[in-house]
Amino acid sequence: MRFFVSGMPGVGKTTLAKRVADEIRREGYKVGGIITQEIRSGPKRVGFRVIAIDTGEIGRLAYVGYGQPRLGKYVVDVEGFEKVAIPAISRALREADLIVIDEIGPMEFKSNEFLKALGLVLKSEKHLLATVHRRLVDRYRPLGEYYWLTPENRNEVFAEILGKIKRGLKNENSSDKAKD
Ligand SMILES: Nc1ncnc2c1ncn2[C@@H]1O[C@H](COP(=O)(O)OP(=O)(O)OP(=O)(O)O)[C@@H](O)[C@H]1O
Repeated sequence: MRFFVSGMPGVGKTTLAKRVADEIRREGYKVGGIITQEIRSGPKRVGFRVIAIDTGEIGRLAYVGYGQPRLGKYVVDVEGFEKVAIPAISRALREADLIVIDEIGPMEFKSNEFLKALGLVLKSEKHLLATVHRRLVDRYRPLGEYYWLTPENRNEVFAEILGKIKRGLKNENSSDKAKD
């Protein structure tokens, strides 16, 4: 099962990804991958950090400043991002029942290692929940179930995705047991 969730900035993509990860973990399954959060200084957004879902390790993805590669006012810290994100995705590929990737976006695309890791995830049979930047939607929408998140539908979409993942994992477990 693969789910791709997109929507306007601030609509709740990260919140949905985190809530699904928490609920699936609470059911006793292993969840891995990455969550992206903004870094704030008071009311100002001054960058982004990446967090490994399994270990909680934090890396810097972007900051306001001078340097390359850049996207608008942000400099992408490719090394800081890769140090946390690539091992987190590799571990998830080995160990997790569900891989969460928040997000597939233009900043992450500055990392070739991320693109490679994402390619491996998409080649694998692992269940995936990914949030996708709205400009990259066309590329990922055909690869799974796609949702465009709005303030009106976000709780419903959360419940629907969570329900589908739970059922999928339970069915797998029971068919594994039947094989034993
Ligand atoms: N289902 C929800 N109910 C109430 N508030 C929500 C919900 N989802 C998100 N929010 C609030 O909206 C704000 C933005 O959420 P979030 O960071 O998840 O959005 P995002 O789409 O990931 O943003 P970005 O475009 O920066 O990645 C947060 O303050 C969050 O608490």
